[in-house]
Amino acid sequence: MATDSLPPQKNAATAPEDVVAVPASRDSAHPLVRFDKVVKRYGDHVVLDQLDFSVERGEHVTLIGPSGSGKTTILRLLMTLEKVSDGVIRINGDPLTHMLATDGSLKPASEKHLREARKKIGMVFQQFNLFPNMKVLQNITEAPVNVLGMDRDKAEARARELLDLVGLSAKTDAHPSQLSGGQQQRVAIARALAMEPEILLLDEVTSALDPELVAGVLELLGDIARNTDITMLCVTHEMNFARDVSEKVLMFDAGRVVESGSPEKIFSDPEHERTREFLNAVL
Ligand SMILES: Nc1ncnc2c1ncn2[C@@H]1O[C@H](COP(=O)(O)OP(=O)(O)OP(=O)(O)O)[C@@H](O)[C@H]1O
Repeated sequence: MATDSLPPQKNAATAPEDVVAVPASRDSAHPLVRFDKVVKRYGDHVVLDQLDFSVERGEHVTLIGPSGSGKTTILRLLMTLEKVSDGVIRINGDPLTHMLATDGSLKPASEKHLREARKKIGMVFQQFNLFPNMKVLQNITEAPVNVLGMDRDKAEARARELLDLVGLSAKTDAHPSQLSGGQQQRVAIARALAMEPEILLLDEVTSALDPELVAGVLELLGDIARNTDITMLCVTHEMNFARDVSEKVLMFDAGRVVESGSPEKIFSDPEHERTREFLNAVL
């Protein structure tokens, strides 16, 4: 696999010139992601309940927990597809959904602020969400050209590298409907990487795939985790993937983290009764 085209590289000194370096905004004084007493309500239903957690730069974190415990909501808040009801999410110390007012207080973010924030974050969804009317290459170049303002030739060259990386060089001119589910998910991964995000959000990315296609997609994501500095937050029911790829597992229940630790600790010696019940049900 051509991992030399992965963004951003663990060892930037040996990265090819066309690989975009680690963004200048990175600031090691803050965790990359911080949820600070985040509340999310839908009507009276409290989905996230004063949620606190943080993710360090370069960490690969798996979110586990029963259905309805709020895992996807966390990713959607990070993607700014939803707004917090209370509390603050910070990226590199900067409020994601709020802006600092001149008097030091926080006010809701403008659309421009949200657009800038979104550029740092890529997401891969369960259902691929490719643009059906666009060929594979255009699916990947669309956002870099139109959101980042990247030169089209450069975006296409980069898209071809990424298609090589995900093993789909032969499908550049295909439409999504001509691809298998696994191939579509590889294109979606390439599309997310094309934005050179600092954070990659993965929401049950293998759940919609036929069983025989799951291993290939997980192997690709494992390569990306091992060979890049991208921070990953991953919601998955694939516990082997969580074990292989993540350094930290967060166990959620009722909108809170009930337990966190290394995969070895959580899977072999969970402390919390809810974690034990959940793992007994899924393992
Ligand atoms: N747009 C919405 N309107 C109302 N309730 C919602 C909405 N989106 C999510 N919810 C509720 O929020 C709760 C958390 O949903 P979420 O999808 O985050 O859970 P999850 O842990 O990802 O579950 P699963 O593992 O089944 O995907 C659920 O009870 C869900 O019904």
